[in-house]
Amino acid sequence: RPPAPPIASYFGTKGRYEEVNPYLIDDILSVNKSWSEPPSADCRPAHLTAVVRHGTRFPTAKNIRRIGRLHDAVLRHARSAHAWLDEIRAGWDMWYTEDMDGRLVEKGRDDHRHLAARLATAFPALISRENLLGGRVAFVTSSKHRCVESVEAFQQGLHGFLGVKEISYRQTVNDKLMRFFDHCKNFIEGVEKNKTALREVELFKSSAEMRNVQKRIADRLQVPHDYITPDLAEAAFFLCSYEFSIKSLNSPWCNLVDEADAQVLEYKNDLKQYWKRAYGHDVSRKSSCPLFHDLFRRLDQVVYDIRFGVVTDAVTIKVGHAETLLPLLSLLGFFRNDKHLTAMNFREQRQRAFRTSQIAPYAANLVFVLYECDDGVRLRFLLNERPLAFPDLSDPAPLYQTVRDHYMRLLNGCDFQKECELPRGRGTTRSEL
Ligand SMILES: O=P(O)(O)O[C@H]1[C@H](OP(=O)(O)O)[C@@H](OP(=O)(O)O)[C@H](O)[C@@H](O)[C@H]1OP(=O)(O)O
Repeated sequence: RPPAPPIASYFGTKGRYEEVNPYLIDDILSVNKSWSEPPSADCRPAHLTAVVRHGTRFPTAKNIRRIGRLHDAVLRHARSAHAWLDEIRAGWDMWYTEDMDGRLVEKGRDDHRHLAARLATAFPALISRENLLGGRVAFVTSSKHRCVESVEAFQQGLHGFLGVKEISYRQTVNDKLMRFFDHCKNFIEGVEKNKTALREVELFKSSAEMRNVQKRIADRLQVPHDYITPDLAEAAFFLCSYEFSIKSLNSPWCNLVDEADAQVLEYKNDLKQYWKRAYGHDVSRKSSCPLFHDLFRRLDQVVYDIRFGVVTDAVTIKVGHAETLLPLLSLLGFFRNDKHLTAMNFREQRQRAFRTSQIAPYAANLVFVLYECDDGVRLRFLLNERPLAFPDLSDPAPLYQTVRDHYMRLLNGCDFQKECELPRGRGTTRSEL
């Protein structure tokens, strides 16, 4: 196995899941059992809901075009005599075509097959043959092919691991739930189509840090500095990430970006995610209200069922996008910084909590597990298979009622119509931290 590029831990939402849990590099099916143990000996798992990002995918058409432009520029103008540049010139073909546009790749199918097997190992009482055959495992997905195909792969993983043949699942495509951002008019108008909403990203593109990255890449290639625009610098970084995540290659393109450059480019991506999908604008988080309410409705129902001794819904797997997970995580208050991420505070934000390389790689997953315990029903949360305490709640598996109390304002509000239907009167507001 070739070594990972030294910058692999900075790829943000284009990162490999194994970078977040490096023990998987040696054994992709390994599970840390202590992370999935019940809160105490008297607790029994009753329900699991997972919200999962699709697996590794091809670049989007926009980024394939940029990669093509970078490749052309290098072939035409690069003068330096590095061996890796000869490798690019002589041995690298532009193999990405626009029709690949964000589609799931084979590694992405494996991401979900393996995740399914690991979750079944971690929660054997819930993700079991019996529950599968009894129709107590359900799936919900975004309509995008990369998500639908991830669900298929997840099911294959379950079938292989549990020794089950074809099953007809309760399975629905639900974009109102998994692509809520497409249905939130205030988000579309106020953030997606609003050029000023991502102003910090634009400002950072012309910052001294980004100019230095461009200059260093140009110097490595020996091309005039103005040939390497911010988009082309980012294309080099993404190309290294895609060659690695799709083909497991430490590609010659990775020589264009060193660790210091990667930290700047990682920050640029975090700025995008922060201002588009997280704390930058209130509406980005609030657009996930339908998913938030759906999650708690289901958990409420299970708690009710536990009281009457019949839990019919053991497992729900919901598959969506980074754009699905990040707003929900932010609505729940995870990874909130004291200060906004801005174009000016790259240095100050070096230790930031909001780091998408750790939070939202391909196949990132939020897992909520309900336990029936002697003192009541408890809820545990895991991000990317690691337990994570709810913000401001120190107990790693608090009573479900405590979690409900904590989110009471959202449970009583978080009204999609109010947050998302035009006109809002105030336009999009930066969130107040
Ligand atoms: O930078 P690209 O074109 O890859 O952006 C994608 C999104 O990828 P991300 O920014 O999260 O790395 C993609 O999210 P995904 O979870 O489905 O991979 C999103 O669906 C897609 O619309 C692209 O967004 P953009 O509007 O073109 O920036």
